[in-house]
Amino acid sequence: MASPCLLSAKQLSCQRGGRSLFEEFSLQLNAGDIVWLQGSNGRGKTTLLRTLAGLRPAERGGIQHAAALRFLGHNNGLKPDLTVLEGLRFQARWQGLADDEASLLQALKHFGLAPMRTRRSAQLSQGQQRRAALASLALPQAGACWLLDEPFDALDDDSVQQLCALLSSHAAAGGAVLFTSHQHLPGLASRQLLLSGGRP
Ligand SMILES: Nc1ncnc2c1ncn2[C@@H]1O[C@H](COP(=O)(O)OP(=O)(O)OP(=O)(O)O)[C@@H](O)[C@H]1O
Repeated sequence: MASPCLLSAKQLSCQRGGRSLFEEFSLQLNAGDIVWLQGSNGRGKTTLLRTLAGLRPAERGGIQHAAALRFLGHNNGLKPDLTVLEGLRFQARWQGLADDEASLLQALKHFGLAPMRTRRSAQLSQGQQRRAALASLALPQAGACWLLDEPFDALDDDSVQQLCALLSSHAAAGGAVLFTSHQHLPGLASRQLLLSGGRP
């Protein structure tokens, strides 16, 4: 039986700064997909993810989704004055995810953050902040479609492995992932997608 389609984009076109970034771009994300969106700097990967997430309008084309969407951008979106635990609870409530203490602690443990749970986000290193932003992905959310912009940025080797394991288990449980990365991550993606053209 075919995997259900979680997100479908048809014939999207986008211009920025008077330049066409993509024309009539189509994409389908099915349950179980982990798709690596590739392209040179400035090609339009972030713009495409933000468009798919509904954070900017598509100039032409249509997007349909049958699942909850999660977007994680370059900017970690952490609240500097909240502790790691408070920030995760805020995210969980914002996204309608489990926000009980046990679930939050489990999610922090996935990224080795439990010992830092009372530390304010502003006091974390870049990589620790990235892990704190990613921790909400470790809260159960079956069948969601994750749109992740450079999620591996600033992560150490262990955290890269932890994130790869999380993305794989999310896809195996019926979710889908579209991510960008300038890092090669052997064996992670089930499919690659190139935003083509020369370097802008
Ligand atoms: N606010 C803006 N106004 C006008 N042009 C913009 C704006 N933000 C980005 N751009 C342009 O849109 C193009 C696409 O940017 P985008 O961030 O989507 O690329 P990207 O593929 O994600 O790049 P990178 O790999 O460097 O992260 C770039 O050429 C950029 O200069």
